[in-house]
Amino acid sequence: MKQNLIAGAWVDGHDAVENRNPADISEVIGVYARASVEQVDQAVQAANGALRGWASASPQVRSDLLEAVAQKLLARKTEIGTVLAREEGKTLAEAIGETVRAAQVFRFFAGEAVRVAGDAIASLRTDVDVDVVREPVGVVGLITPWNFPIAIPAWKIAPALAYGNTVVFKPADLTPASAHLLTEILYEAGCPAGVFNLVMGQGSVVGNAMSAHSGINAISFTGSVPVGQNLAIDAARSMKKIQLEMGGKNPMVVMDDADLDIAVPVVLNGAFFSTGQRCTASSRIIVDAGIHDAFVDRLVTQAQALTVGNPLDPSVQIGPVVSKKQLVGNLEYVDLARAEGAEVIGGEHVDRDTTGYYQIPAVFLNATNDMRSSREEIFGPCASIIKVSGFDHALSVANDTEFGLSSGICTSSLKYAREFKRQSEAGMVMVNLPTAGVDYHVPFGGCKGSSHGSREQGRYAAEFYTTVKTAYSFAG
Ligand SMILES: NC(=O)C1=CN([C@@H]2O[C@H](COP(=O)(O)OP(=O)(O)OC[C@H]3O[C@@H](n4cnc5c(N)ncnc54)[C@H](OP(=O)(O)O)[C@@H]3O)[C@@H](O)[C@H]2O)C=CC1
Ligand SMILES: O=C(O)CCC(=O)C(=O)O
Repeated sequence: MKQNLIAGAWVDGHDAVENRNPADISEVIGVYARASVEQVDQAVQAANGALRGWASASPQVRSDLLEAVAQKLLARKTEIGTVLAREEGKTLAEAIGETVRAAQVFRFFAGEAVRVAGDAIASLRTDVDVDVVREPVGVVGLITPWNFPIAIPAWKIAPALAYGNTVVFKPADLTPASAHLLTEILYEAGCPAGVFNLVMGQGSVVGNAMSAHSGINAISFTGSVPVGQNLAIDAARSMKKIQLEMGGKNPMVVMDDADLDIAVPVVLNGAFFSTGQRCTASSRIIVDAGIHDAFVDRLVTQAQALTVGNPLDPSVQIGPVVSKKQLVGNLEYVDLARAEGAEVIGGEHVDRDTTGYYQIPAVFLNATNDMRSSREEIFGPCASIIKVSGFDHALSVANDTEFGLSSGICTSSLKYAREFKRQSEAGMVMVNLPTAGVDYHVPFGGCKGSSHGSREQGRYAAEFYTTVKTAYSFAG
């Protein structure tokens, strides 16, 4: 059984879970310990005990650790990517790419660790100096989802450690293997005892205990809106710093003047790659009337040609849905879209050589933006096609959502592109590019109901993982 890491020691849990391959549900990838509430408390105490030493360690020590993790991830990218593909279901190419991305994140923050800067600001009083410095927030709790089981942990763990915080990390119960491999690498790279603690298990037990714990100073979470909202309420009660990355119902506008050779692949990628299980997925395709029929013809043909199957097969483009629960939810949305009046192409559950949670990509034609299937996040390979007339109509439909994570436009007009970048109510805006698949060194996050708190990734991550101290000294 794979164990948790608490205070530098590998320990069993109070329970364990079988990690199964969604492409072949008879295959058990491994058995993973689930931590108890008491073990969460032990992890928090260990993180508190290690905080002073890590916060005051040389930035070079922190940088070296993160660089060593990056190197080990790169050296093992195929092995780790294969495990990731087996536990989550994304294709091997995507899974290896995600592992490389995790390594790049660690390398980026290895650099940032030695670049922590402050300000020396002139005081209003002569003979007084004012220094503004950034310090660690303290013990940070990291709660992550199953859809990017190594990249999302990486982009929370790396900045947390770079800026001198200590960590209690809870990965998704569905995908503990990638998180465990990352923990093994941190351990082998010499991360000091207590600086990084892994507590695997269910959100209702482990996540909840972290949320309620007074020894945790900040929580960074990626996942669903209801869980994020509850974490924010708990954080307000216990005065924790909080960062939430949640859902999306991301629009991709296709204007009359779009190049279909660009627009169709952009939509296929954004809507269906990673089986649509990305918070940045394009789930509302808003198409200008003049190009609508030509676009739909090509999109449907190419969506139907996507190869759905075992993610370890190099010819496969779309792997299975992550779990039975997620598949059942997706199929309910397919039925709902049909009942709401959309013409549904694809969307059915299919069998392959193995028994897995395979679903054919679904296109909901003649959808309207007021349908529930166009308003609620599905988190599967499903895209609604909404016909509009002109740019202003497209923009208003794109913004008519409670979410605001990412958005996109396909157009050959500089005017439309510029106006969309300015007026789109989203944290990330793409022109002639998929709404999903972002760079690792620039800010990531949204507005409206998608995100809460400061941005993740790139140098902007310092906002969450540090706190500011203003120091005055009389030099007279
Ligand atoms: N924005 C994004 O990137 C993601 C969005 N989602 C959305 O959420 C939907 C449901 O997915 P799901 O995985 O269930 O998302 P959740 O929000 O339930 O899970 C995200 C993480 O939060 C944990 N968690 C669950 N309950 C609590 C709690 N009470 N306190 C603290 N932590 C908790 C989960 O643990 P556990 O391991 O037990 O689930 C997991 O580690 C998806 O269909 C999708 O719409 C999902 C994943 C990523
Ligand atoms: O689109 C991406 O590159 C990242 C998506 C993501 O972080 C998510 O789905 O949770």
